[in-house]
Amino acid sequence: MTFYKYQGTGNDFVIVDNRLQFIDKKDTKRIATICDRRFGIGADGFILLENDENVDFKMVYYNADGNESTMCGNGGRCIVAFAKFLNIIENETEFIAIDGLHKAKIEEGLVHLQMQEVSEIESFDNHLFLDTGSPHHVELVSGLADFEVKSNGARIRNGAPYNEAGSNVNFVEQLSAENFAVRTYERGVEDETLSCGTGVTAVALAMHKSGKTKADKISLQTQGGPLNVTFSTNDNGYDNIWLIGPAEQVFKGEIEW
Ligand SMILES: N[C@@H](CCC[C@H](N)C(=O)O)C(=O)O
Repeated sequence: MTFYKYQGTGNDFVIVDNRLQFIDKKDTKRIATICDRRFGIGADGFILLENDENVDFKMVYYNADGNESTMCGNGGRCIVAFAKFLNIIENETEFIAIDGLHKAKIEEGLVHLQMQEVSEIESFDNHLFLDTGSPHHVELVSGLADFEVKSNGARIRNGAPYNEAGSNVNFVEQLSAENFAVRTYERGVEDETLSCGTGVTAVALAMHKSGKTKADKISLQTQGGPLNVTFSTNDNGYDNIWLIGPAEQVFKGEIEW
């Protein structure tokens, strides 16, 4: 099997062209081993690019634990760069993922990925919860650089109300009016990752909803580099939401499937 390794602000993925449908998608153990950083290639997620009847391609996303999961924003940006590499698209595309149709474009080396509209953001005393294609708990903390993301993230991800189904957990510190630092504990990786695309999208909307910012273009500093999120507001919530950042092919290799 030929595989490609991509990274988007340090969130890394093994991506395979599965247009000929040769991958056994039920082989959870194999996918988990491929993502294992010691016994495999190593990645936060495994992504298949497949044919679709109506749009340019289909994205199928698996977490590092080998289970198919909900939307991955950074993976979405990486698969757009991969589709361009395969000459399936030029600089604009529409593709389908588990949460529906996505538009995307490549401009000045950055991948702009349109996310689904968000109408519900739940606010609690010390956090917000919303779904940006994947579920996200968003909590402001102070001293983010020294914050224990893994232990606190695991406790929140596994505790009520999320329990077994879980949630991704984003810890946030405001840096200026429209600039936030974010560190994310990812469900299905069960660790902090260097960046989470649906996570920073959730943070941008949650910070706007809670009045921490009035901006509709928000910069998010992840451990793996900067991302931007832009959006519009409407009577129901947020639409025209775009996640913007780099996506890079790191290497290509061959392994036995
Ligand atoms: N890294 C992703 C999120 C991937 C899905 C997540 N781990 C989940 O299972 O909810 C991103 O960039 O959005």
